[in-house]
Amino acid sequence: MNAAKVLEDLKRRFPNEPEYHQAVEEVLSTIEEEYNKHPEFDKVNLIERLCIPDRVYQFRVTWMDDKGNIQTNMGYRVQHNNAIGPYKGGIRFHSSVNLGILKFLAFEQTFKNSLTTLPMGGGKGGSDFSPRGKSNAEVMRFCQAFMLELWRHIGPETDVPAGDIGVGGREVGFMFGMYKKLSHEFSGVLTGKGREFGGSLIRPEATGYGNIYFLMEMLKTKGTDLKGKTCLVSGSGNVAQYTVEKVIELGGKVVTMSDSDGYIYDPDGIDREKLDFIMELKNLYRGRIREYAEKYGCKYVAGARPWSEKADIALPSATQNELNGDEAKQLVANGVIAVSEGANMPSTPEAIRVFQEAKILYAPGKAANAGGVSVSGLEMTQNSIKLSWSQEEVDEKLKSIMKNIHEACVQYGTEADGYVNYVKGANVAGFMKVAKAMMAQGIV
Ligand SMILES: NC(=O)C1=CN([C@@H]2O[C@H](COP(=O)(O)OP(=O)(O)OC[C@H]3O[C@@H](n4cnc5c(N)ncnc54)[C@H](OP(=O)(O)O)[C@@H]3O)[C@@H](O)[C@H]2O)C=CC1
Ligand SMILES: O=C(O)CCC(=O)C(=O)O
Repeated sequence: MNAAKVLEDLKRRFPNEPEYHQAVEEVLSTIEEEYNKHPEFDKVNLIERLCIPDRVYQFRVTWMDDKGNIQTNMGYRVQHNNAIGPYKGGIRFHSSVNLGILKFLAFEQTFKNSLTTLPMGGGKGGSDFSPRGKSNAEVMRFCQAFMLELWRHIGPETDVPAGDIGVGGREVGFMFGMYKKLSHEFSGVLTGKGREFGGSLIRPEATGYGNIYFLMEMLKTKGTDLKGKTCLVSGSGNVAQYTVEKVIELGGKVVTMSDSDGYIYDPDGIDREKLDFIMELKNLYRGRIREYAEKYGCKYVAGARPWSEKADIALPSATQNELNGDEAKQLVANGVIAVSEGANMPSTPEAIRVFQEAKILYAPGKAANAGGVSVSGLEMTQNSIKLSWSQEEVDEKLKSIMKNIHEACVQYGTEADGYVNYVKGANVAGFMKVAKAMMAQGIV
């Protein structure tokens, strides 16, 4: 395989999908050497089959708003690869959603799910519908209309969606209700469900907690931990909230959180009580992060991201490409020792280069945020055996999965000078399992 040539060909065939090209380039450039040790892969053009999604569904979603106006959005589901299990991955509702973004997310998901060691393939879906500013009734009608199209393409053994940006427990509940009605069956077709109808304990917490468990493993390699460390967190949604909760529990101090309008900087740290305020603000009232600054009298910076603040650790937990090369340089100059990604692909390629050249600990999202989909996998297991595990049981399994992912990254990513290239480690480990499964299954 010539990675540059494969990428050039994909760019020509699928233009105007920059995030998809970016994600593919990162993976190909790090697996090229390992791939070329296996001439049998190239004989069956494995790489092309791995980069191009198995199929993509694209549909119109029409719904009525509270004023009686008819609204139309686009809906998508990218079924990327099911070599190791049913397609699995979240649904994103955000005005920026387009096919290229969902293709990057589904591609990343395939390697991430492979790393979890659970039997899950990769997929992702969503819509350019934005729940921001919509009433509960509007969100419900939209979710129902979305599922009216999607339901025929998914199933507990086929494709199991979950949440992502703009899709939390409320939206999963509405989509589950509609799927149940249409299919006339009660099954574990979605994860991230409410606990009363098959949801797993710890699923809401899992991505944030898992990121911190991964970070702790990285810090351990340097003989340190979170105690007394100052952290920058971006975002204030599901992943950010539980990241902050775990940092507080393990003795660290979080000084920033953000949303798409700006960030707050609280030098005293966001404590339990302040985090409860944010959870209520964001999950119940669906307010803006600036209201935190108004309540606690701290700094709020509109239209900016938190990376210029001084800290030991950065935990990007909002969205893709939210941390660029200049911001990475600033973080390094300010003494950051570790960056662990809660979001998917939040660091640009330039930022990653800066972190790796500075030889700081840097964990890509597909390894560090794999806790969310891991507990989704555990939710699928509990649904299949019709039992539910305790909080402690799920949390222990999550810890052990994150530890194993860390070990896989170290195994495949340690360089000659001892520096662990977690990007390479995650990509090679994730790739090898999917590749072997594809080889065993023939050309399909
Ligand atoms: N939920 C999960 O289990 C998992 C999520 N992830 C990834 O984590 C990230 C966050 O997801 P999650 O917390 O679930 O989503 P939420 O919708 O709960 O929260 C998203 C947060 O990011 C902010 N945000 C979204 N888009 C932008 C943007 N374009 N610019 C600046 N800020 C933005 C939102 O602000 P605002 O409210 O203003 O839009 C909000 O604070 C995403 O990259 C997602 O793919 C990864 C693994 C699992
Ligand atoms: O829980 C899931 O199935 C998917 C979570 C997700 O979307 C992700 O890992 O990016």
